Amino acid sequence: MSDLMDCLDCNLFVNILTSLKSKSDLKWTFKPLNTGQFSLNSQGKQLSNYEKKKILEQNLKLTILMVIPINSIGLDYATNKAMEILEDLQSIKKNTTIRMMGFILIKILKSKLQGLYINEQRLIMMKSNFNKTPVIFVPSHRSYQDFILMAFICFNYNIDIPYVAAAMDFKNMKIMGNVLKQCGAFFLHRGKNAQDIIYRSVLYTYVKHLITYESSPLQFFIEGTRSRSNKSIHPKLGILKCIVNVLLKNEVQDIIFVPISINYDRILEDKLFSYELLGIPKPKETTLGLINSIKNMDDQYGNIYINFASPFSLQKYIKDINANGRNNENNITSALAHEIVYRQQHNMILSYFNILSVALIYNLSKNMTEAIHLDEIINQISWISSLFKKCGAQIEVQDIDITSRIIDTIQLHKHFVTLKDNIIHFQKNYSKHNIYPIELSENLNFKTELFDNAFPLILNQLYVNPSLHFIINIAFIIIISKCQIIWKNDILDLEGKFFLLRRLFEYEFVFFHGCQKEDFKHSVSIYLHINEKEKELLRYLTINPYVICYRLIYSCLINAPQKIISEEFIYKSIHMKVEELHSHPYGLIKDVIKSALNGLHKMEIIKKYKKNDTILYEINRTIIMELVQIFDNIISNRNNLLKSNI
Ligand SMILES: CCCCCCCCCCCCCCCC(=O)SCCNC(=O)CCNC(=O)[C@H](O)C(C)(C)COP(=O)(O)OP(=O)(O)OC[C@H]1O[C@@H](n2cnc3c(N)ncnc32)[C@H](O)[C@@H]1OP(=O)(O)O
Ligand SMILES: O=C(CO)COP(=O)(O)O
Repeated sequence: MSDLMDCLDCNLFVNILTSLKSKSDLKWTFKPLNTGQFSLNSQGKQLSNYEKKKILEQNLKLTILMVIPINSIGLDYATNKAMEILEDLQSIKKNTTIRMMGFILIKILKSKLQGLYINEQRLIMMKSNFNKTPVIFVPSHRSYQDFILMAFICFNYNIDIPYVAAAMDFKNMKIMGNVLKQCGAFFLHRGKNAQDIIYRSVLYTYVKHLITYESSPLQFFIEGTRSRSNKSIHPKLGILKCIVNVLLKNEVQDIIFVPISINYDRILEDKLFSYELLGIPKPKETTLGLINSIKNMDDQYGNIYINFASPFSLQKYIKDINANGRNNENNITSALAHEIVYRQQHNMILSYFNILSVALIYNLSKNMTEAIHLDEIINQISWISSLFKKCGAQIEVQDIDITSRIIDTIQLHKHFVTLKDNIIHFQKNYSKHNIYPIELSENLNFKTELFDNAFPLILNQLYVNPSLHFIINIAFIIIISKCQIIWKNDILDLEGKFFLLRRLFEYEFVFFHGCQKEDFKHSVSIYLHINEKEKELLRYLTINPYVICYRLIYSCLINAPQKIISEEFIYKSIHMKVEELHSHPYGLIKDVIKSALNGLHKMEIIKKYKKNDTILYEINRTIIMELVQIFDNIISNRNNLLKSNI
């Protein structure tokens, strides 16, 4: 699927902080906001805020009239309810608030970041081409910083800061809720509250209004939440459906999508994400909490890489998909969503810290060592980087001294990697008080010692994970190439084995089915050009933790006492097994277990029910037993080395 990936020269990325560091923050904050081409909306009109408000209210009334069946609830009641929802939901941008936030932000970014790299030429070129076609920014979501940085960059390049679909959690924050609303946020319900027909009508009408009557770009996070694992999450389709509908109903001629990939040397929330992955709940969002976290920020967060992918036209996308005969609205939305995520994955610029994390895993798995000489690591980073590039990855700015970059990035992560006398140490043992607030330990479902050992590995895995999207298909070929796999009485050929693994891991790595045949061919061609050492590394990255954890999950399912078991029971039995076998701590993570179960459910190997508030699964033991045998075969096939404890 190389035509979906952009050819990029990482040296064309510009650190926008370099020029900002020599300029006055006040001047930057109060610069004229001349957003030029964005002043007209897609109707070619410039309307006052009052006129726009009236149009929006009028359109909402018309929508309600269409969706509320006569003789059901009263029309007046429905219209009033819709107006209330709109009042709650909509953004009311204010330039003074945007400037005030901009001033605070530039101070923080300049003091905490070394570099904010973007492909400036692409952005400038894109800006000059936006004209009157509505633009949708779709960034990956790995941190709260994502939306802050997007607003910052737009402000810096005189692009109207986007309207952003935000979760209700933010609206309920004192003061900050309003501040965000004035900086472009509009608030969404998720879950049960999002199902109401009146609410959905309001959301559709508002999204349509933003696309047709506002000149600012619209932005939403298709993953619907920050990815705690730093890998892509399966896309959420609600907002995208609204956008696709606007075009299908001919409300506009075209809509331009811009997938955006954001990667961090250090994620602001990395420790919190590791707690959450291990079962400690996310603290409630409050304004005080926000102020405290800004106060408690560490000194440095290194570099951030933001890659704007090539914009593409929705009109053309739908035309192409129709030509392939997949022309129903749901199919279009789902294919589009997966393609956007695919573009985000494959346009992610890897940092040298991602490569270092991979090297650390390699040393822990292969040599079972936590201490490595700096020269040795630099040597490994060099061949690992070449391997990743061969697999299509782009690695940060190239003409730099890699040794000093690695030393700098280690400084950012000294809570789990340190450098002393030229030896890099992976901190496998951590004292408890460094890891999590003591009062949270009561939320743990397993012994704290297990948590303490798991924590640094989970944290390191966060930085390995973005690189996996580049190599996972090739790694699948490596681990299955020499195994015989019999599935449902058929001996599978290489392609069949590859597709089977893709389906089982579909929720773990978010594959784009539209390109599975191309992915297979492309991966085989790369496989033929990599050497044994490289294959060995890719095997380590896949078997441990993923194949081993999935195998453990499957074996817990077949050993369950009944055919129908609750989700909670599954979590508990897997935790106990991880504890007993000292296996990889990824098995402790609910998200991993859920992904494995979702894969089985989609393949109709297990059934899922909801009884009261309990989720139940009905297990097909015979088929899962086959999977356990397949995975045993994969693990033991030239992979004996991998049965380590990590
Ligand atoms: C210099 C300047 C400095 C300034 C500096 C500050 C800048 C300050 C900016 C602040 C900015 C904050 C930004 C925060 C960032 C986040 O908060 S990200 C989180 C919130 N955003 C999102 O979630 C966006 C993407 N999510 C979606 O699209 C979701 O579908 C929705 C609409 C939220 C609903 O989610 P849900 O309730 O979890 O349900 P979901 O499983 O998605 O839907 C169930 C089914 O209903 C369908 N559905 C759901 N809703 C709809 C709908 N409305 N219509 C039709 N179908 C629907 C779905 O498609 C799905 O169908 P299937 O796929 O099963 O066929
Ligand atoms: O996506 C969000 C914030 O940006 C909503 O919060 P969570 O990531 O905690 O779900």
